[in-house]
Amino acid sequence: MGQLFSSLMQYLFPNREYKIVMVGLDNAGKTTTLYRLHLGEAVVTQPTVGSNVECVQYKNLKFEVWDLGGQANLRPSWATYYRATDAVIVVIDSTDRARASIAKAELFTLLEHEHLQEAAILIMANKQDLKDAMNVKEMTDVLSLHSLKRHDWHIQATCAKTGEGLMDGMEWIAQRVKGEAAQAMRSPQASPAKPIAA
Ligand SMILES: Nc1nc2c(ncn2[C@@H]2O[C@H](COP(=O)(O)OP(=O)(O)OP(=O)(O)O)[C@@H](O)[C@H]2O)c(=O)[nH]1
Ligand SMILES: [Mg+2]
Repeated sequence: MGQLFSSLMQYLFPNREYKIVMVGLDNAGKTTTLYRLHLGEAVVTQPTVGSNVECVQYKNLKFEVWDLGGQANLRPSWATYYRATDAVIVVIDSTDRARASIAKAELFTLLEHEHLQEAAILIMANKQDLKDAMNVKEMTDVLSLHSLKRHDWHIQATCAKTGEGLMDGMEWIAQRVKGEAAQAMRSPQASPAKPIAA
């Protein structure tokens, strides 16, 4: 049934590209995640100044993925990328206990943004390969994720270096955007009643 539906969506909207914006503090692993998704391999990264954007194909869905620089002076510019965003990926270094409260504050700030009210929020608890990494339960508590009521959110353990967990994260986003498209098809605005002929 899922496959049938996604084939139908692909038939009806063959060129629909979904927009993902990836944010998080500097050194969290966003660029590593982007190129692991785009190229399927780990790349050597430099701190991002500005942004990177790449196309990512997941199953039969196309995503335009924006990776935004996470240094403190760049964070105020994240909001300029938010318009028409279908999903946000918040990448967090799970070993960075010292800055968990800053990561949380940035997350709660973006959740308030008017252009992200319908966006699905995927939190990537990255660097799970490191032995002092907080697990998903600890990260959920530290970030107070259970207090998020207005957004559809999910937390995924990942290791961008090896790619572990990334496909599970993309699967969650794919399910969300497909659900949104189905909703749009059912809503009256998506299929206005035909005017009655005079
Ligand atoms: N051990 C480990 N290291 C990782 C992982 N993901 C990224 N890194 C490393 O973390 C460092 C920062 O990664 P980037 O992808 O450049 O981080 P970023 O979030 O893009 O940082 P900014 O561009 O400054 O915002 C690099 O040395 C990566 O190799 C991971 O899952 N495990
Ligand atoms: Mg980067």
